[in-house]
Amino acid sequence: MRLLDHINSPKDLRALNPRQLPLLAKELRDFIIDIVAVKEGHLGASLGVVELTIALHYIFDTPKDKLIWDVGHQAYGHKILTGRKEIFDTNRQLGGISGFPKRTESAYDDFGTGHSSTSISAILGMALAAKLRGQANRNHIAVIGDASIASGMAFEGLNHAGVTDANVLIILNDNAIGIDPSVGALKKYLTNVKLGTAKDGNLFECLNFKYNGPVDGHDLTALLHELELLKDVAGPKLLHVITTKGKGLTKAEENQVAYHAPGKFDRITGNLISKPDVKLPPKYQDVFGHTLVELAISNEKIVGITPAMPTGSSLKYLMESVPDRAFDVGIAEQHAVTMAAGMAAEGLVPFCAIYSTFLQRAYDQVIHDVALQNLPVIFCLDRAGLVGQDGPSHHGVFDITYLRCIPNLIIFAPMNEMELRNIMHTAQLGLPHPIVIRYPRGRGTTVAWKAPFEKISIGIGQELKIGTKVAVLSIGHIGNMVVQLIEELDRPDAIGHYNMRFIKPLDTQLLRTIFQTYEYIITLEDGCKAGGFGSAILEYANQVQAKCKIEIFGIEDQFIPHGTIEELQVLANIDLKTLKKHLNNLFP
Ligand SMILES: Cc1ncc(C[n+]2csc(CCOP(=O)(O)OP(=O)(O)O)c2C)c(N)n1
Ligand SMILES: CC(=O)[C@@H](O)[C@H](O)COP(=O)(O)O
Ligand SMILES: [Mg+2]
Repeated sequence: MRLLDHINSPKDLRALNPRQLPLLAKELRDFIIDIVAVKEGHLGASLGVVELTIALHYIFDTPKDKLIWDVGHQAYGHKILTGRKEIFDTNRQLGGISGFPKRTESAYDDFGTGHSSTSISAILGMALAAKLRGQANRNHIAVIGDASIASGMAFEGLNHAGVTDANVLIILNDNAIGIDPSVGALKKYLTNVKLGTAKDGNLFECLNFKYNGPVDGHDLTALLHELELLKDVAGPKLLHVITTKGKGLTKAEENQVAYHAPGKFDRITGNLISKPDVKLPPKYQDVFGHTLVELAISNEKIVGITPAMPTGSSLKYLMESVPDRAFDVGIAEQHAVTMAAGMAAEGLVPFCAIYSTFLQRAYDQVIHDVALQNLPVIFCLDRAGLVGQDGPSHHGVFDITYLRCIPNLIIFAPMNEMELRNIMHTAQLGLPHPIVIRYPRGRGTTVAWKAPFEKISIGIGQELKIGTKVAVLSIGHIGNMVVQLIEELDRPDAIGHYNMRFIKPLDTQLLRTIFQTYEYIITLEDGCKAGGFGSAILEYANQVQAKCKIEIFGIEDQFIPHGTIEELQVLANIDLKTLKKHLNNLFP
């Protein structure tokens, strides 16, 4: 029997002899590899903190002591050691455990994460709360990566913590990589600290933290020693731990970007399991990435910006082809947006590629720095809509609502790859306003997508099919579901279909014609209903006193969990079957 089989909670772990911990680390690593190899998920980050996870739960009295995992994608070992070993194979699946720490899932998950760089503020909040309650004997630990600590929000937390006497321990897990290699001056500084070539004092000590390290994060004896020392030190402390992302699986150590979240792989060799060799349509992110290179070659004013997601957004293609006009700014969405605004003010044509969910962090910058000054930044919002297994922290379902209310913004959602290419082409020719182009995670519809560019008329929708009774108004890629379902309907002749393309400005002329032609209108979007695309249609219908009945299909006022995109569409009632049934019922 494995040691791991005896561990149902950190109490069992603390009963082990320290000499047994390296064997436990090996077993835990093998367990993570075995399950992620078939069930998929975030691999590299969790493999890198196996020893750190064991050491933290061994030394500290969790869950009485508080422990927060920044981002949370590295918390698989933590989940397994805190009572979720038997259900770890349900990780990220519908109805299963979350891929991130979640307060409702376990008493050991002290704070829900998913978006980065929140851990220092949250742990400081807990430590200050403990102080106010007079609870002096509790420890508060945040584990944060080298890419996440470079974010503005983490620095805000450090800046505050340094002038408190709050009992916080920040563990800087430095593996010199985020999803892609870490960037920036802080990365250079941390490298110098590791090499012993940093000059004049220690940055964290200057911020009033007691600094320990760097320590080898795979050396359990060293980790236990450092944590034991720091456990009884009052006030703000930072332990600098050096780890290797993907530790223990050679392929994952060698190719850390691909093994961040590798999909299925062979658990022994680490080889990725390749998909059957069928020609698939491209991913939207790749259409964006390759098209940007094409456009940038002929338009020297084009620049590309990503906050730490060059691979995920495919801005990496511009970084490879035109490196001096491509900027990875690190996990710094606010900075990315305002820097794009500065570039636009200077006459450049900035394409700012951000996941929909992460743009939430730069909301004021979109309003104050871009829209208020009407600067023609081109936002490419990837992962708009439901994203699948990453779940509620990552679904891009709010952007239509939070952007639609901002004056000056144009908002466009392509139904396919060609529309994405063409709107990028149109935007770089010069628009009088900033534009947001939102597209989903996953693939488009057409294998041969590299058609010559065509200009798109701003604010003009598209009639795809005329019907007699019901008009379905869709926005973006989800419109392809309508095309498919019309073919399967009992009365296809009754249904008209309109790809509205623009959420803002709306094609009001087309809408007036639709309101006059149809008695029933259904709107479909992969975002929240409140204030979304359907809401915009309804507002306009009220304005012109349209007589037709309007029904909105979108996401209700709830957080959608994790699961496959198809499963989640069913949960949200925006799937093909539900719509088909609804439309068929209109003509019994
Ligand atoms: C606000 C925000 N922006 C971007 C991301 C996407 N993201 C997830 S993990 C990650 C890299 C984190 O790197 P690091 O903090 O060094 O942790 P490691 O993966 O090395 O453990 C990024 C950019 C995110 N989760 N949150
Ligand atoms: C943890 C995190 O935030 C990222 O790793 C995220 O899971 C990336 O999502 P994609 O797989 O859609 O790029
Ligand atoms: Mg890192």
